[in-house]
Amino acid sequence: MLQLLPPSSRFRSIATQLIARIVLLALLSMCVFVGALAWWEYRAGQQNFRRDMQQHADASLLLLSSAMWDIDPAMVRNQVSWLAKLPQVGFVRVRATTTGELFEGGQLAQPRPPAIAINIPAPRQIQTAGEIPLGTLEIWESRSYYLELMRNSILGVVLGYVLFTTLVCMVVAMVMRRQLRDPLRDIAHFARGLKPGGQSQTLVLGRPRRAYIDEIDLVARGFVQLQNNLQSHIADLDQLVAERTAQLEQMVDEVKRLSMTDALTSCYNRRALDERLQSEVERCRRYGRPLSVVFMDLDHFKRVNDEHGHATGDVVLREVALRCQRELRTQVDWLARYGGEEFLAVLPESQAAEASQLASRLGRVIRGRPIDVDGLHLTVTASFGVAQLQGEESMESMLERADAALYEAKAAGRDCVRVSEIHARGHKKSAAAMERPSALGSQESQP
Ligand SMILES: Nc1nc2c(ncn2[C@@H]2O[C@H](COP(=O)(O)OP(=O)(O)OP(=O)(O)O)[C@@H](O)[C@H]2O)c(=O)[nH]1
Repeated sequence: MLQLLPPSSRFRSIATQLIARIVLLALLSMCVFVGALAWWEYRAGQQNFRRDMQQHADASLLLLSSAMWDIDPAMVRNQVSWLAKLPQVGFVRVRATTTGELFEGGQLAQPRPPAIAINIPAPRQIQTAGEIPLGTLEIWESRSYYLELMRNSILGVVLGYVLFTTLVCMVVAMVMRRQLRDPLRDIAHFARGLKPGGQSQTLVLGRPRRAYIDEIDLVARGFVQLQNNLQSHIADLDQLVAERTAQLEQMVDEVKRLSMTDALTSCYNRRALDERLQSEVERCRRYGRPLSVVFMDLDHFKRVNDEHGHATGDVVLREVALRCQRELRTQVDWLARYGGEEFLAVLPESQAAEASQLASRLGRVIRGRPIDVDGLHLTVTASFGVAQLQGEESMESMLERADAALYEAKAAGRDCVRVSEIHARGHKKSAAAMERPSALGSQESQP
């Protein structure tokens, strides 16, 4: 994994680092080169000096030989002085063998052996074998002269080096800036902008057109590829999130539906009833609209279970709920299973009379057609208690009255409808009988 330095780290461009290394390398190589050059120059200077001095000495020997043979010290001194004035010569000494007299010219900084020491023979026409020389000629080189020569040569080399290094560094800096620094900055800027929702930016490298590609182009291509991958990945993610969200919403709806629905009959369950009815009551009270409820309870349902089994009873409950739901106004009325074989129909915008008519209709659809359960044809009936919400009456009070009306319907022989009525004072209830089919031997509705 890429180890990132802390943001507080000092920035140092690659060009600067490269130039620093070039300068260091140039200095090192210059030191080595200058050292070698100095040594070579010194050696060459020495050789040149010996060769030149040998020539000068050879040329001077004739004169010195004559002057010393003629015992002409002035001429010897002249010759010594001439030799000492040569720029390469530091010091010249002529020693007469017989007299021991010294003729010197120039300046000798420190005592050291002469670079050249030659015997001065007698003039050629007088020379005899085995004759001792008239004197010696000693010449010392001028070290300052050679040092200056060396210094000038080294200075030239150093200046050339510095100039060359400076040029190289300038070229490197220019190339690095145009080819590396600026494009890398563009790429870094582009990479910083690669965020969700902001990947539409285009990577433009501010560098001249070329007929070839280099590392920067490869990196740029990599980032563009990364951008494309990010875009498609984010698009996939968006799609996935949308799908998952839709699935989740479906599941939430399903869970909500299941939590509010009775598993057997698909009617609202008791919990949903409590929540929904309370808000229906508040809404109707707020807008002064009527609201009625119908309690429905199957008659002698225990017998169905006892005689045909619980599973058959379940089928009967399901069928009864289905028939009732078909009779209700879609999106307005709704049915809840209150418990066991007891249901509650909630009828917004309905007066007690309309609710009573609906209850009668429900009674008819329940009893009117036998319920087919595995070849069995079961005829069932139900009793109904109707109540309409009154003024400031609470939901519980209304339900109590509907339940009491149902109780009255049961007491009246079942398979009939009773409506709870409120007197002007209090919630004292009485029930009005609405319907009782003769087919089952029950009474007709009574006031
Ligand atoms: N199959 C089935 N039976 C149920 C269910 N819930 C309640 N019951 C039965 O419904 C019957 C209700 O009996 P009772 O309360 O005595 O009422 P009933 O027999 O209908 O008599 P009345 O209401 O007085 O006419 C009981 O036998 C319960 O077991 C259910 O979900 N499925």
